Amino acid sequence: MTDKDVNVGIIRFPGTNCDRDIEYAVNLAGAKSEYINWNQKDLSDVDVVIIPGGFSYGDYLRAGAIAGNTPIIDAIKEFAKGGNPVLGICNGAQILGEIDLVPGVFIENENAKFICESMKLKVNTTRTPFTKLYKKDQIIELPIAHKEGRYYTEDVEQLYDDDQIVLSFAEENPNGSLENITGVCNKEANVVAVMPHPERAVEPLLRSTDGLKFFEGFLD
Ligand SMILES: NC(=O)CC[C@H](N)C(=O)O
Repeated sequence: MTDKDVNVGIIRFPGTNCDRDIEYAVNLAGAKSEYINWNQKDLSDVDVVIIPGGFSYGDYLRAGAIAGNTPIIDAIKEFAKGGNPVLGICNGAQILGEIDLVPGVFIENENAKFICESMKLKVNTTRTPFTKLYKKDQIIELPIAHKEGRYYTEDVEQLYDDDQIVLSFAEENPNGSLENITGVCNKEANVVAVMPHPERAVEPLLRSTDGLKFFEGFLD
């Protein structure tokens, strides 16, 4: 599948470190991409926004807290409000929780340690632009790498009622996330926040290609 007309805006903050991996995955899937820095305010050239993982502002205060107060954030909120696809991965997911574009937050892992492992995950919903090419309840394998990845929300029932759970741990729950949840979306399903890293599983050399469909889905 190729669609060189789709342009993905990859957001960068000081401390972002998965930006080039996202660029590689997006280009492999067949889309164009450009980097957009934290101090820019214009997303008019892009069709999709991806907020990569990393340690924006050194994870000081809380992971994602400082990034959530930068000039690009208002533009991302407007972009999301327009129904456009937004994906936050790991630190990007933490930022989307901070700015309330998805319900809930990602807090420190139960064991207070940085966990870096390959995990079996269930794709709970396929109604998002990033998961539409998977089968509902499909088991996939993606790496996780975080210290603040424990998902928590006050109203988990609502997530079930509105089909807002995107990914959950299928076997072991490594960080104490509520109900094994490790990916959620907004009600409209255009904004998706996932802790695992699909961009690190896009070709056989990386052990798994299970993540590639995240970047092909929005081209469909
Ligand atoms: N891989 C990442 O994006 C790192 C996530 C994050 N800053 C944490 O340790 O919780």
